[in-house]
Amino acid sequence: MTTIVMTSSVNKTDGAIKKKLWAFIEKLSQNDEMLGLHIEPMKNPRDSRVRTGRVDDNFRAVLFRLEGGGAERTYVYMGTWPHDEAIEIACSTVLRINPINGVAELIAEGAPETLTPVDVPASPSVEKPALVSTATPLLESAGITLLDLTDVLGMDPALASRAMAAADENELFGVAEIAPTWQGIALIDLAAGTSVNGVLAALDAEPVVAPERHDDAALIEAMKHPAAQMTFSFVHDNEELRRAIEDDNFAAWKVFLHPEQRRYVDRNYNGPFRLSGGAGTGKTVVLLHRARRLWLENPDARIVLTTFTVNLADNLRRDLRQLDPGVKIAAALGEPGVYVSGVDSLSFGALRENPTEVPAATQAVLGESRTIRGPATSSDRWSSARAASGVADSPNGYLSPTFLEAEYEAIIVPNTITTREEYFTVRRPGRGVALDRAKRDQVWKIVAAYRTLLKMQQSADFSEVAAVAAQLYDGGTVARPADHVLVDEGQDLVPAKWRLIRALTEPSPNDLFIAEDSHQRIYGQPTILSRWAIKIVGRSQRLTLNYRTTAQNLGYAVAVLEAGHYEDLESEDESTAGYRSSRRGPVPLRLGFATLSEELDAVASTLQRWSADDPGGSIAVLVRTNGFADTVTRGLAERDVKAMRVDKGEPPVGAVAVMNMYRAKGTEFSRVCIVGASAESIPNPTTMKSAAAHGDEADALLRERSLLYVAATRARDALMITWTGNPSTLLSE
Ligand SMILES: Nc1ncnc2c1ncn2[C@@H]1O[C@H](COP(=O)(O)OP(=O)(O)OP(=O)(O)O)[C@@H](O)[C@H]1O
Repeated sequence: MTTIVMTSSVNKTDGAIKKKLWAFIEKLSQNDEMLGLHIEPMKNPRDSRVRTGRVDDNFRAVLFRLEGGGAERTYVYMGTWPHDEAIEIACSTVLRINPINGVAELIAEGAPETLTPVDVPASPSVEKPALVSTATPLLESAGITLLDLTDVLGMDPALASRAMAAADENELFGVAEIAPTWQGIALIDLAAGTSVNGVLAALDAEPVVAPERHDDAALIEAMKHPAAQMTFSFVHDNEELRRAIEDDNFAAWKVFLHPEQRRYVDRNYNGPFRLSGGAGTGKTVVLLHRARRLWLENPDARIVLTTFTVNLADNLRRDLRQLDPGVKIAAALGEPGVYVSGVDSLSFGALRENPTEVPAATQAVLGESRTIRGPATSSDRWSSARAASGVADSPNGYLSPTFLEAEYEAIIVPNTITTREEYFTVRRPGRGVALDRAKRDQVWKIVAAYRTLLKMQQSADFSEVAAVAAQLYDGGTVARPADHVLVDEGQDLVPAKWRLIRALTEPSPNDLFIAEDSHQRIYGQPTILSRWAIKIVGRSQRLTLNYRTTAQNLGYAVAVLEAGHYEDLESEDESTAGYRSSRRGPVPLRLGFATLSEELDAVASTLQRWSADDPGGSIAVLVRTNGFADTVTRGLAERDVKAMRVDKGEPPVGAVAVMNMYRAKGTEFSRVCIVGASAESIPNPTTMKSAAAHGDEADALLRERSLLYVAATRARDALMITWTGNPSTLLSE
């Protein structure tokens, strides 16, 4: 048997070649001396370890053969190319240990000017940086020297010289794009203002082998360095190998993690851990890998992977299967394996599984025994409760349905307030409007009527169900169903759901791992985890390198947040400092029109062009409200655009998905058009009016900013924003 190492330089091959390639690699993994493989050395190669192998008459695989590191031989598979190209690549590429930092790397050797990309394809649109410039180049003006790049970080000297000559961020990005992976990432970090020491720390730059070693065993070790794992991945079994070769969805996120991402996948924590990070920084990717890692370490472990909605949970399940079909997806909560579920399904599941315990739990949480057959979803339930309570009708202020619902979710349910007296004395941190005893008395009358109403309907709202489920486990009669709980989109969970999350598992190492981005909180009120017995105490970190959104789109999206003041789940200021992107693209298009008809004409023609330019790409139109989504879907259909309104379920393949910005949470598309971003629509006037009536205006405005931020960060490549009349004041210039 031989060990195969995949590299991020592996190129895509078409269907027919893929089959032959798999046959080739499979044979190679069994015995590299098998007939027909034709593993051959090159004449005058830069690296004597290089070999080519025969995939078919026309195509050759480029490989590096390593002895040592155990009894087995190791092959590093670089990619497959037409014969002559493969020979050229094989002869010019070196697999080496970086002499400064001990990271294994693939370098295409040549004169400095001809340094070519090995594992990051150069973009044809990137202009070469000017080698001579009159202004002080970017890195120099940040106090960084050539020696910092070469002798401290270990960058290739030719690349470092070009980086030092880059006049601005744009030129430096151009250099980063042609650099081997870790060097490119280091340049992006430096461009974003990270210090040289900061870059070393981010790359986990401690050598794992002495950099001066050249032997094969050392190379094998150096490929396991965290920074090298952005380029090299050891394949563990045949099934993994087959997926890597044959799977069209084989994507970098499944294999080549950033050292910071890998750290959060692999490290053990003594209690709850919080991973924050901007949109597209790979929080979900870390969760998926971490769930897999925990399962591989202990297949009997009961792992819960949960998120805000059923749609998002479906995506997590799909992606976990793609990451590793071998991971056992548990069929029920409490079974070994990874149980993937939306939080609300977890709550209802807990009640369904333990029917005899529910009366006592509802008694403890709601002050009355209640049968719960389903969720209370009627949108006028708080108005009905007020009407039934006899409290004077007032649609605004602290008696408005919006205020009452928020008060109930934020204070009454999670604190298990069951009597008027308890409500008179409970602390209400973070609630905008102060309530004296008389006002609390009125609110409580409506709450009592609300509880009676839902009891009659044999239903409960989602907060109530979460609190009852938490009580089942906390009450001591039902065993906690999980060993590890991983949470995505944590910023949007209301307090009762945090109580449930906490209750699912006993406090223990690796009990809770929470991914969140407070800049993307588009529902509910801000909350603080420690209030719900989730003690992070120093166990929180941030991801800042964006893998989804181009630098241009990211800059635009982040500017929308700038005028807002955000706090994270530990009540600390949340900033966008250090946010940067590994990708570049066109500047977002912003277009205003005199009429909606003109706006839709322009949007339709852009969508048609996008579809023609990139038939395989996904496109979304994102709008502020459901009503407007219907209008736009009709308008686009009238203009011959195949557009589909998406609410529940998967976005369509081959049609433009039209969705409201809330539904866009957690999704991504090749191209996105935000339509109807006018001053009249964003911030949404109805939302703002109702918020203003009960002192929630500032937070409502933050959520409106966050909605735009979520929408603008869904685009991988192109982003367009249109409006009729005046643009939204929240949009950046
Ligand atoms: N190491 C990586 N290499 C390549 N692509 C990556 C890597 N990490 C993440 N990605 C890609 O970046 C995109 C964003 O990742 P992910 O959805 O995990 O980010 P997120 O932080 O959860 O985003 P959001 O908060 O917007 O939901 C995805 O397309 C993912 O495949």
